[in-house]
Amino acid sequence: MRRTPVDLFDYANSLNFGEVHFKTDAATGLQAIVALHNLSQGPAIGGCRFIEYPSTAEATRDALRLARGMTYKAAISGLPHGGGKAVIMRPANLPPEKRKRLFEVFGEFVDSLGGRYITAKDSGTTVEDINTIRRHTPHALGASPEQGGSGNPSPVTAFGVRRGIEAAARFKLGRESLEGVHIAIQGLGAVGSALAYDLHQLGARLSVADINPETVTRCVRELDATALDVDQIHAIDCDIYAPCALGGAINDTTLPQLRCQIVAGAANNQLLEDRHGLELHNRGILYAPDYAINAGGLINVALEYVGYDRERALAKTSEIYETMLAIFDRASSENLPTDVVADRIVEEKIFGQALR
Ligand SMILES: NC(=O)c1ccc[n+]([C@@H]2O[C@H](COP(=O)([O-])OP(=O)(O)OC[C@H]3O[C@@H](n4cnc5c(N)ncnc54)[C@H](O)[C@@H]3O)[C@@H](O)[C@H]2O)c1
Repeated sequence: MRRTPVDLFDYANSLNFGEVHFKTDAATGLQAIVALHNLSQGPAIGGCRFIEYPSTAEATRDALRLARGMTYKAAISGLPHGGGKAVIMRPANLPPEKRKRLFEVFGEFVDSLGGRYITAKDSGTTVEDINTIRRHTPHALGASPEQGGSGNPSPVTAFGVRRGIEAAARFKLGRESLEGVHIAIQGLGAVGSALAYDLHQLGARLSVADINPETVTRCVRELDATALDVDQIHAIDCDIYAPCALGGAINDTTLPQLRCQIVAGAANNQLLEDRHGLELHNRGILYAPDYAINAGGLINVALEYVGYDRERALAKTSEIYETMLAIFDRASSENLPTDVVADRIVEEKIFGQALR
């Protein structure tokens, strides 16, 4: 595992930053960090995270790491945007009436950056918060449809994951359709359940697992899916394993137990460490790089910036199929892990050279 620099500037430099903006407002308790990783492709888009942090340093590190990820996701998707992220350190016991004022001040902060950063929803923020921010800056996306926003991105993310799965099935299994292909879905939340319904329509055979038994029961009943234990789903003998729950699904414990030919799902940060991509490659398991296959939500929100149109959002998201095939083809011809190839495609575009 690469050592993470302790000093924040050293850490930022190790990620090839960029700029970082801080805002503090004692009256509302707002303590916000906006990290802008790279603006060479256009203004940075990235969600606003609103959770409690043990320290400002931890919050800043999170913003830096997440902003870099957004640069890669936007670039691999061919969007005219850079990567950024906002982190607001959530005050303990914030009363609801103060929350609104806090997001108003945050909206003013975003506006002061003059459109270099475009904010959106992330962990801890709600559509209502985005509506509040939008009253203070035009540089906020993902408001409710009544406010002219694109609304819930999860169905579009699920559609993109389906397109990535179709590309992987074609490349690895030589299948032009998913009819009869056995797919194991881990996590039936907003994305995983939409994906399950979509894949069922396409004739796939499903095995599913979730810590919430209700969603599992519904999939078993409505999609004829097979229910599995949450600690067994990754080890089932199947064609495609689709992690759609938490990060780190591919790790030292799960890797030797995998009996799939493809790993392709919605979850962010599926590889616990970079080296796990190489291990998948060495085992002959095709990996669909997470930030490329799950970019539908970002594509959806990015199109809102130029005037939202659902059909255009779906058409652009559908291109994940071609993006994925390009990654697989190059990985195969250069005998490299697919996650390394995805990073190289982005880095060659942004920095003029591969960084790893
Ligand atoms: N929502 C989006 O548009 C979007 C976009 C890009 C990436 N993602 C990523 O996709 C993943 C799923 O997102 P979501 O919006 O569906 O989240 P969600 O919270 O709606 O769903 C997650 C599901 O996983 C289940 N789960 C949690 N731990 C589990 C375990 N150990 N085993 C099996 N199931 C477990 C939860 O019960 C829940 O049903 C996350 O990693 C998220 O970061 C989501």
